[in-house]
Amino acid sequence: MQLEQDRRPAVAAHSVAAVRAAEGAALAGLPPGAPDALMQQAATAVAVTAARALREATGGIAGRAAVLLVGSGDNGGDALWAGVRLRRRGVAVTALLSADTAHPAGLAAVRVAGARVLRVSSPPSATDLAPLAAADLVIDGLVGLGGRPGLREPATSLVDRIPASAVVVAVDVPSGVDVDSGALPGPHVQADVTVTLGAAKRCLLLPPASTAAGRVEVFDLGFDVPPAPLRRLDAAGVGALWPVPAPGADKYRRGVLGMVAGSAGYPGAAVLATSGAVRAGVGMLRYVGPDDATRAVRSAHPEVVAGAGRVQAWALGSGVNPDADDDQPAAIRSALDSGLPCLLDAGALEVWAAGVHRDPDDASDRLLLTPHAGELASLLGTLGLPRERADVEERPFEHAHAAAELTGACVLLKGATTLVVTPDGEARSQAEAPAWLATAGAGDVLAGVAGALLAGGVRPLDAGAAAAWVHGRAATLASRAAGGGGGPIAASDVAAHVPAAVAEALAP
Ligand SMILES: NC(=O)C1=CN([C@@H]2O[C@H](COP(=O)(O)OP(=O)(O)OC[C@H]3O[C@@H](n4cnc5c(N)ncnc54)[C@H](OP(=O)(O)O)[C@@H]3O)[C@@H](O)[C@H]2O)[C@@H](O)CC1
Ligand SMILES: [K+]
Repeated sequence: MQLEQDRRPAVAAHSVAAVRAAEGAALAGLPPGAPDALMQQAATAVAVTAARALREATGGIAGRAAVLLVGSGDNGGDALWAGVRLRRRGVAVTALLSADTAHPAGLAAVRVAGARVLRVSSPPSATDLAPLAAADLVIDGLVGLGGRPGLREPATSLVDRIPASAVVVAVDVPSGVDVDSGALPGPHVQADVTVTLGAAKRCLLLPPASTAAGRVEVFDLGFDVPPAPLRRLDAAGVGALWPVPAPGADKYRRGVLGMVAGSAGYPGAAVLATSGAVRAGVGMLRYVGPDDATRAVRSAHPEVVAGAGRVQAWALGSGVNPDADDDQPAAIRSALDSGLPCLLDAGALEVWAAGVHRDPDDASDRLLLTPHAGELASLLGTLGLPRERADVEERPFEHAHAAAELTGACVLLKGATTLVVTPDGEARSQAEAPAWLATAGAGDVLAGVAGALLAGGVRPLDAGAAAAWVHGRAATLASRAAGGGGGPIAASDVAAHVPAAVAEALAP
């Protein structure tokens, strides 16, 4: 069951070790009994969210059937105490215990509250599984911070039998995910909502595990976690980064972008990439490409100046074929030699990786690479780390980070969730885009938007993340403009909605 996805909150995502340390420090300063108070707060948050989700999905709360999936640790304790609160609201609660032990106080309380409790055998019997078939709501308290990736029996069978019609609320994280890496090594819960406690965990921002979390609600437990290197920008965060022209600014001071894009085979990529840059508000755009592509660009955007000249940054490679008999690879090499900030997309990644132009010390703070998963796999192969596209898709953060470390550059890995990663592990995860954005030419528009930001003096990490946000938001606006709940979009529609997305980010 899918709940309506609204715009997710801005979050920083933390490692298990960081959350445990912060929790330990907070507990050390509290009087005896306070740990239980934290669990009570956590359970209240889970129960409130679950009741809301239940009402949204079924139109009511009392009389509905909830199943608690309960593991042996405190994650199961949270679920049991949430069950106590749901009983008070008239929900029929069944607790399925997946281990020999369960949080003792929570178990006693849920029994007193009138819940049915079943200890599930391994593998589960038909009787053990029967309550799941009738569940309107499932609360996943199998494992949280203490979970090893993947699940074992009987948890695996329980998760397998969650009905598609039930609304699923995960406590802290969807059970089965690798909490720190964001990998999905085996069976796992697919949640509609995840109520994460104290602070968000890395798996909630890192794909593919983030796709198992559904909507993420961060519940503050009042302890301080140090700033995390992994974050998701929201509208206000993008607005704070976006270069806004000062009164009296001229086009040169706002930033001139040079672009080497397109080829005889792909003139459209040049049009789309220039559209992205122009719509993102670049001061001026100089375009370098073959005659046909230049004509197409100038007819679409008369404001674009043809030919190289003085610029503040370069966007290179969209629609460039390194094997074509044209001057584009030479133009890319010359731009790289300038020492200016450069975005490297598509064909430019190949030109750069194959060339003598790679110097990790020179790359940091200057280069933004924008591969998709297949291109990242090829790039890693060129760098001596042979990988398949599927490897990158299984562990995208790890591979983007490996490429950043090997090259010294900032790597933006395009996907349904776009990751932007620096060599030192600072990272942004942006997931604003509707699935309709998976369309030809969308990456060219993104390159133009990010290039415009580099020309405006924004550092590669921020430029990549802000561009991904604006690109995803523009796609949403374009899709909504199609009518109803959102319709198909073309890449040119996305470019057309970039100014509205930027305006949203800049709105006070
Ligand atoms: N942070 C905070 O301030 C607060 C945290 N709170 C809550 O506490 C949670 C952490 O609780 P926790 O430390 O007890 O660990 P938890 O996640 O329940 O799992 C441990 C148990 O799972 C088992 N197990 C492990 N892997 C498994 C697998 N693959 N498949 C199957 N079983 C597996 C393992 O058993 P074992 O394998 O050792 O026999 C072990 O007994 C946290 O996520 C949050 O919900 C809140 O109450 C509020 C305050
Ligand atoms: K869980």
